[in-house]
Amino acid sequence: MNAAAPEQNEHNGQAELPGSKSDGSKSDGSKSDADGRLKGLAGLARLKLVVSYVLRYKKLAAMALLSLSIAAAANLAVIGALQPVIDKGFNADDPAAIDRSFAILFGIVVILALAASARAYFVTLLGERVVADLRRAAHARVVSLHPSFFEDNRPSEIVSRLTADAGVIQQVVSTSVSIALRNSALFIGGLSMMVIYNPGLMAIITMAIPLIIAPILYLGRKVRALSRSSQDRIADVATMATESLGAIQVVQAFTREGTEKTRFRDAVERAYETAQRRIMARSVLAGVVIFLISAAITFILWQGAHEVVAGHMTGGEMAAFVGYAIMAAAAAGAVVEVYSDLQRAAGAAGRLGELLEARSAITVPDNPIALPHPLKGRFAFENVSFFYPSKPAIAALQEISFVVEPGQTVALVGPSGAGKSTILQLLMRFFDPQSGRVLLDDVDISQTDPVELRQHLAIVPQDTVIFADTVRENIRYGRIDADDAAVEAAAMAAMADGFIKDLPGGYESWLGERGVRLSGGQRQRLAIARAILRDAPILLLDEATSALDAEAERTVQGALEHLMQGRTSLVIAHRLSTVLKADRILVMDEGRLIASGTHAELLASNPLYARLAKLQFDLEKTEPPETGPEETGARPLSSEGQTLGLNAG
Ligand SMILES: Nc1ncnc2c1ncn2[C@@H]1O[C@H](COP(=O)(O)OP(=O)(O)OP(=O)(O)O)[C@@H](O)[C@H]1O
Repeated sequence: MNAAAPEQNEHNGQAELPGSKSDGSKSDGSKSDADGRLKGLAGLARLKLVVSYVLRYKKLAAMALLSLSIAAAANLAVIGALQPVIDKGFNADDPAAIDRSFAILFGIVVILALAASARAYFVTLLGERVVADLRRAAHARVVSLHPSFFEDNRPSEIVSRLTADAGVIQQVVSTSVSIALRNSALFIGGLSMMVIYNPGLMAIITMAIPLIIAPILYLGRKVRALSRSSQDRIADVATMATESLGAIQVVQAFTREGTEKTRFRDAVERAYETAQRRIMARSVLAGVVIFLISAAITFILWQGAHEVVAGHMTGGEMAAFVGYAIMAAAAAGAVVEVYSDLQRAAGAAGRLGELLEARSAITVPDNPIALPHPLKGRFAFENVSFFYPSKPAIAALQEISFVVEPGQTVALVGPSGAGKSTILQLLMRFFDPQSGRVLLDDVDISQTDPVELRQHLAIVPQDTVIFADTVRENIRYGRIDADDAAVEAAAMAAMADGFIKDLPGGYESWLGERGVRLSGGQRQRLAIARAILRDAPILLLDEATSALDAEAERTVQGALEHLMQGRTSLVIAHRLSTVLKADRILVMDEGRLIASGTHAELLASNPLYARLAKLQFDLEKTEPPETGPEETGARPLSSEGQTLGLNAG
């Protein structure tokens, strides 16, 4: 099934998300752009999304804000409390004054510590809560989106939005927002205190501020741009490694280790060179910042010394003034620093927001028609024509009409690309046809709720997906409320019980990543067990093209026959045994249904089918069966290099 393997889809190569590249990149504006490709918008306004989630937790946000304000006020008060300590604290005539001053200072420090600790707790918790909600909401949206969305948008990119982007938001809500608020308060508070202590000196400093800020802002922007491109280069390295390591067998089979090493080395070196430029800019920035700030403080001290000598200020006032100046400068720096974080978070929120806003092309109608209960299991295609959204010029199906009566088994045959998998995709309502109708028990499925529709369908795909879980849970995927006995009964009916019991942990053996590896035939039988457990009236089957050995072939075939009993089945047939047993065979070619009938009828009447079958018979003549006609019948119609469909196509 082509559609089930988006990474092999030619369209996929151009389906890169603009948001996954550097901020400045744009989409290529191709047709599918309009169809549902995510755009990666940025802009601080996108933080609205985060704010709306924060506001869901008003109490937590209020506590965070309160503790933050108290901590900032305590911070300012510490410096204020130092002034009397300096001016009066060192007076030998009044030792009690020393104690009073230090008691006040101590009290403020205790408040500061408590408030800072409460701030860290509430703000971090709020960040975690908001991100957990955002992740859940985005994931809930994504799992119900139409399949072609995942062709336009690579799953890895979606995962990165759910993890990395959500992580950025979490960090920003937990840290940067708190830093921004705290430092804004400290900046405004610090400047206000400086005005109170010495308005004249403050006026001179105000005039000098642009001279300090301008070069820092200019250099800061440069560093940020370089940081971004440095991150992009690192992302390139990661993508390259994932790609080549993920296909390590192909790399080694084609002896391309050398090429991969060179490609990787070049990518790593490009990342290093960008990092080198970033480090240089950052170092220069650090030097400039240290120089400008120290020069400004020295200037204030110099002016302040004159003020003290002239009797306009006490020594303690000058110390407090300088303290507030340092605090305001540091606060301004921190705000500038986190501003870029906020921009980053806005970008991340924009990307996550797009997932939240994505709408499925397969919609539930306002008044969905309920399917009859129990379902008879009759389905029909009525003049169905269909174009994949990514290939709007080529019809994948053209005016297809056929009916499958309840309990019938119908086989679909035809060359590769004829449209067989597409028929199954439309029946599952992964796409809606542009014209014509697909009917289930006389109900147009586009008027039904897709979730209800799919509950009546069981699919055995060509490639069985195994989840990282136990054998038992992998089978239970077919029906989540099935009890253990039902799972084992399904495995037995699928002739999987024997090999499962032979596994080291039996039904509890771990499959998937780092788990037990299963053979192709074993995986198929698990898929069949899943479908048996689902117990749906309609069965969709995509036979595996890979040749199984005679033994596996026989067991899989036996399991399938058990599964098909009493159900309406539509089978993409690759085996002669299937077409021989089918009530009817539909022959497809280039999106059209060109013939329909039994094996014998089609042999006599349809040249394409006769050619497909003749290839198989020729094969049988050159490779006589070892164990009798039953096994011959079970040999795949299309196997590697001798695929009927491929040859005929
Ligand atoms: N997701 C998709 N997006 C765009 N085009 C697709 C998609 N899936 C299939 N097609 C195209 O639709 C046509 C029919 O494909 P389909 O997979 O239905 O053929 P098939 O008969 O099942 O072939 P095979 O036996 O090789 O699986 C082909 O031209 C194919 O390239």
